[in-house]
Amino acid sequence: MIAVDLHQASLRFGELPVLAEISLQVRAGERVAVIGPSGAGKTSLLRLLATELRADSPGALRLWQQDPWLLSSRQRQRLRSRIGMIWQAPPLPDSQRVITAVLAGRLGQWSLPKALLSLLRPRDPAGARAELARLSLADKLYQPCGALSGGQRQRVGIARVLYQDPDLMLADEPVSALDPVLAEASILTLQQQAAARGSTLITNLHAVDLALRHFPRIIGLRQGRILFDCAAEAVTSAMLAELYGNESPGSLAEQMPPC
Ligand SMILES: Nc1ncnc2c1ncn2[C@@H]1O[C@H](COP(=O)(O)OP(=O)(O)OP(=O)(O)O)[C@@H](O)[C@H]1O
Repeated sequence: MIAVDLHQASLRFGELPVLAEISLQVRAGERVAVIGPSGAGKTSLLRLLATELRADSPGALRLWQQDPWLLSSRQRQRLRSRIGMIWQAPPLPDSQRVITAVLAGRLGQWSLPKALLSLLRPRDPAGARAELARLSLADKLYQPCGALSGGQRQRVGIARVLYQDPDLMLADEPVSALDPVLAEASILTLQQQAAARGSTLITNLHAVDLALRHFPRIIGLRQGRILFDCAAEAVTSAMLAELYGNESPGSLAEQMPPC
């Protein structure tokens, strides 16, 4: 089944074109890394898939064969509860305890009374601890988020989405604040958990080596256009040089061999 289907999606911020006629399909359970230079549009692409931003052209996005923008707001909310977003800098209030931050991953799936009760008295400490343990953070369960380092906050953000257990995980630079060893271990955990749960995973990464080692499919994005979309083994150093180089995307696309 196709989980994500983007058809000629373009996006502008005011006059600024950010994404230009992006088309891609991602099967349910597939794991994909998006790489590309700063400002290429990687975050904007994820925000589009998360239905946080809306493409310029109607009908450009289908999630699980549904156009989110043709659903009622209630139905769209239900659809969004199937999506988990891992931010580069997770929005965790300093005074919130780590356990509450992780359990918040399921707020969208719980009834209002259940969610409010959980804020007062966390209802599943064992579940939160188990996800934190995968990221070597079990000992931080009752700490306030304000006492965490940037890298620990990133891992709490990952644990929160693992606790949510969504069908689609979208991760924007999820390990940018981690040292190389922790970054490798955390990406491995994320990738393995997505595979074990059958979740679709789309991750933006600046660390190309991590992307190539851990993701079967790589999308190269430059100036809002897909330059290549192929298996990790098919990515060559010449393709990477072009992706991060100074040539215009038009001339690159003409030279790029089909993947
Ligand atoms: N909310 C916004 N309003 C206006 N312009 C924006 C907004 N968000 C992003 N942009 C612009 O859109 C372009 C793409 O930004 P985006 O954050 O998607 O790129 P990126 O590939 O994720 O970059 P990075 O790797 O540096 O995070 C940039 O030129 C950026 O300045």
